[in-house]
Amino acid sequence: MGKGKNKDHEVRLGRPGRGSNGHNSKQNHRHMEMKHGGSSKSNFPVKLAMWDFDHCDPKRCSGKKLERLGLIKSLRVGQKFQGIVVTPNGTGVVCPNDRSLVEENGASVVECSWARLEEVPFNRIGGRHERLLPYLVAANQVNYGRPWKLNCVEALAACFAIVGRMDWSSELLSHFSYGPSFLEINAELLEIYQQCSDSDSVKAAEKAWLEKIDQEVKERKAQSKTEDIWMTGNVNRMHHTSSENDDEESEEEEGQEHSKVRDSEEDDDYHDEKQPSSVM
Ligand SMILES: C[S@@+](CC[C@H](N)C(=O)[O-])C[C@H]1O[C@@H](n2cnc3c(N)ncnc32)[C@H](O)[C@@H]1O
Repeated sequence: MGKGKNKDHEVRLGRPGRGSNGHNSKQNHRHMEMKHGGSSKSNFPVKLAMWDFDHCDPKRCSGKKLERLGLIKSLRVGQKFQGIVVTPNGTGVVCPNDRSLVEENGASVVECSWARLEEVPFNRIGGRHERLLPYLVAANQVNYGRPWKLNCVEALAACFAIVGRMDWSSELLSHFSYGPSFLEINAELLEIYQQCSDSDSVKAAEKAWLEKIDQEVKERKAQSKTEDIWMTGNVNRMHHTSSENDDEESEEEEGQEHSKVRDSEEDDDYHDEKQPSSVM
């Protein structure tokens, strides 16, 4: 996964006194007060935070929606977070052993565009507990079906699920139409990760899962080749059959015989064209 450590952008984004959304800290403070009715109290049982780089369309942005709901707090560039930081800049992966850290200090994410990670000043955000997420598949409309590229709410929910807080995971996702699908499509895998202990064991489980799905893809390809043969017949065998029949045909049928050969040649072309695409 790409890590953004572009110095030019660090200078531009990391101006002292500016928030990650480009406002100065006073503006940020007022902004937060307005959004949360003057109170900094969150509506979620544990601390949730994000550095918001305003890369995304606010209507589609899950981080912004969490903020509007009063569930997550915005952090400034230069501010660090004490709990788990779910970030593309992580080294280890989230694991069940992170549970107490999450329960005591919460979780945070980096609200930015996947296409603009280079612009994020990762060395001025984050914290001591930066983590990647293991293989999971996105359910949101933007990256539906893509592994690893979760949006902010999915990333936080995945973190809670892996550490065994399914209650917090479901609660967070309940505000999003695709939320239940995220848990459904990843249910088996999340259960596997929940059985692990440390980061290495989650990595090992992830590796085993990837090998398993790789194997399944190979088997499906082999099976579809076999099915093609059942559907279209064995092309080599067809040649053979046609010449066997030729032998049996009477001389009077010679004229027709030529047209049959042409037909069978045309059939071959048809099979040659069809086979590679049906193997896909
Ligand atoms: C790149 S942003 C995209 C946010 C999106 N615009 C939205 O509406 O939520 C998603 C964030 O979720 C976290 N995240 C998602 N998938 C991750 C993964 N596989 N490993 C680590 N962090 C991940 C990171 O904090 C990442 O910056």
